[in-house]
Amino acid sequence: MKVIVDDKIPYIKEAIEKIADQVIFAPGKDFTPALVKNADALIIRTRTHCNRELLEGSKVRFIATATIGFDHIDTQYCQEAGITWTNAPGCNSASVAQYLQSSLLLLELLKGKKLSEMIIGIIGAGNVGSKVAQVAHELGMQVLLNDLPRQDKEESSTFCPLKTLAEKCDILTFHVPLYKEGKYKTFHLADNRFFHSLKRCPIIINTSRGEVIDTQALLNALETGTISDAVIDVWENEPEINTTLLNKVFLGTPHIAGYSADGKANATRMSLDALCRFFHIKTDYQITPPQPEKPVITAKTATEAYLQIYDPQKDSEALKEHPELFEKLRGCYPLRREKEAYSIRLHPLHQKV
Ligand SMILES: NC(=O)c1ccc[n+]([C@@H]2O[C@H](COP(=O)([O-])OP(=O)(O)OC[C@H]3O[C@@H](n4cnc5c(N)ncnc54)[C@H](O)[C@@H]3O)[C@@H](O)[C@H]2O)c1
Ligand SMILES: O=C(O)[C@H](O)[C@H](O)COP(=O)(O)O
Repeated sequence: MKVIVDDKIPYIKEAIEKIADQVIFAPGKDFTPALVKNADALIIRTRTHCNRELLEGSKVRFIATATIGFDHIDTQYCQEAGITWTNAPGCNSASVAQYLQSSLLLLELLKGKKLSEMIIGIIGAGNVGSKVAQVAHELGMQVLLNDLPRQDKEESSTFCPLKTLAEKCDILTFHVPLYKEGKYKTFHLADNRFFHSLKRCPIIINTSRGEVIDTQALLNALETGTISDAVIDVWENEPEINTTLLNKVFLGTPHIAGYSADGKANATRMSLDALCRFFHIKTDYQITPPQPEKPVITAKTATEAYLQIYDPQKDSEALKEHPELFEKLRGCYPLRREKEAYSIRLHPLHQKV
């Protein structure tokens, strides 16, 4: 079996070389029809667009994307061509929740927001949205959820219309997939009309896909004071992002909310498991992220401890200083672990949390 693998997928080399007869590693954006022509399977990230142009006439029968998002796969073409694809649901949801938690704590610490008096609206209550709701509850916030597909399926009263969130919330955070069309279309879900429907001058957070928010509408809303601030991890037209927007947001990061080493290891493991299932291969492999350099965190408060574990300001400062290095900042991302990898001691009592 011949497999082409995105060379930015970590912790995969040893395992995939055990599983496949031939493995070629290449940058995700450099997958060409010639490169994939004789491959049986691809293991990709968001930077490889899997469509007719890339795949027609190839031997490819299986694609695993080591991500939850799959808007870079033309699923209709794959179905027509008999190509099976998988994504990695939930792989990085705890990582995005960590990004949200640290960003919310920074809003409290640096912008004087009283989180426990705020209402947060979560648009998209899937793997990430559900974990963000848990984080927000733990911070004492009131949570409103919007999830049209789940509302249709579950007929539950848990969900509110987007209009209600727009009217009632102090923070709105997007966790939907990018759907370019259809009943649940999310492309430019936040457009001028959406921003005009806001009532409480909220803070906007987007870690879903850049195209879920109309950049010009977001800029207008920031400039006219319709919203009070923004935390933006995903951008239209990455990596050529709108730098005027970047300079106006509280935190602007290079699509790294899901980049904890834990999340990446999960994605790698899930992609390999799916590949082995598809080709009926039985092999043992262990995919584990490296230990943190300093696994014991000593801090005065839990907030301080969590920000020692992950502070998104560093990612934001690096991007604001060098927006042209968007892809490089992602490609050379430092080791980031989730809180389970640490032992947290709060002094002076040295209590464990
Ligand atoms: N920035 C990052 O690093 C990063 C990391 C992980 C995920 N993401 C993005 O965030 C998205 C969500 O991730 P997830 O793991 O929670 O995915 P998920 O599939 O588990 O959840 C998505 C939820 O959105 C809901 N939804 C779909 N269309 C909707 C609509 N029109 N209105 C309201 N809700 C809608 C779905 O019903 C589902 O519950 C991914 O698709 C991906 O694009 C980004
Ligand atoms: O969809 C996802 O899982 C995330 O957006 C993920 O972090 C994307 O990572 P990439 O493939 O762009 O490295």
